[in-house]
Amino acid sequence: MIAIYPGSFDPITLGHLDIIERGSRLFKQVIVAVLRNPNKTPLFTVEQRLLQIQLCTQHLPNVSVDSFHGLTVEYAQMQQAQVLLRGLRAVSDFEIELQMAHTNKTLSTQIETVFLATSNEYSFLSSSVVKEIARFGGSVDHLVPPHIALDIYKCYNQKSLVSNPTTMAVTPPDEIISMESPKMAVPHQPSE
Ligand SMILES: Nc1ncnc2c1ncn2[C@@H]1O[C@H](COP(=O)(O)OP(=O)(O)OP(=O)(O)O)[C@@H](O)[C@H]1O
Ligand SMILES: CC(C)(COP(=O)(O)O)[C@@H](O)C(=O)NCCC(=O)NCCS
Ligand SMILES: [Mg+2]
Repeated sequence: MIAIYPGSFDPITLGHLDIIERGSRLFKQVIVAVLRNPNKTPLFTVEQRLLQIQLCTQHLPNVSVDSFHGLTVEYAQMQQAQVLLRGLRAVSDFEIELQMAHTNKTLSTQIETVFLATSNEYSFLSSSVVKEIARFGGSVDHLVPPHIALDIYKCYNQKSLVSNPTTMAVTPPDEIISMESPKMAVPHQPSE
């Protein structure tokens, strides 16, 4: 079976990666699909996010990365996928996800939504939380893969906090588009 894992992934976190890895063991193919959403102002462009996700998932041969616009079920049909893969962290997710699953069912009875429960250690983790921590100068090294952390720090004009400074960022610094004023970034104070 082919599964689509749709979302914003702005940016991808270890929580997303956990769902992708577990999904890749359940399905023949998993397509991580980034929505092109003109109504949102993301931190990273769709192209940057595609590259970021590609680098994080290159160890998974049955995972591919793509972008789409319009209805998710139409994209799924185009890819001949039968499943929409989604993650559940909390009751708050459940309400929205159930509504989405029901809506999608009215659009296509052929496509099933499959939920994977978050792994315990990632139950608090979201892209928004990562951005909030980084915006105020905190470390996100434990929340995202190293090259994503570098991209995020560059966006917020912070010095790299990654323990291995030779790690390459996905996107060259001058191509990173920061949606925040660099003046707003608080320099990170490394703890003793
Ligand atoms: N830590 C996590 N554990 C399990 N599933 C997750 C986790 N983070 C996100 N997901 C799931 O991944 C899918 C895509 O989510 P999305 O791109 O909105 O990420 P997010 O972390 O919720 O970002 P945002 O804070 O911008 O909403 C959703 O099904 C969401 O529930
Ligand atoms: C992209 C997403 C899966 C939500 O992603 P998100 O969890 O990153 O907010 C959802 O907004 C979506 O499917 N959008 C495409 C439009 C669509 O198909 N709407 C009907 C289902 S609610
Ligand atoms: Mg979300």
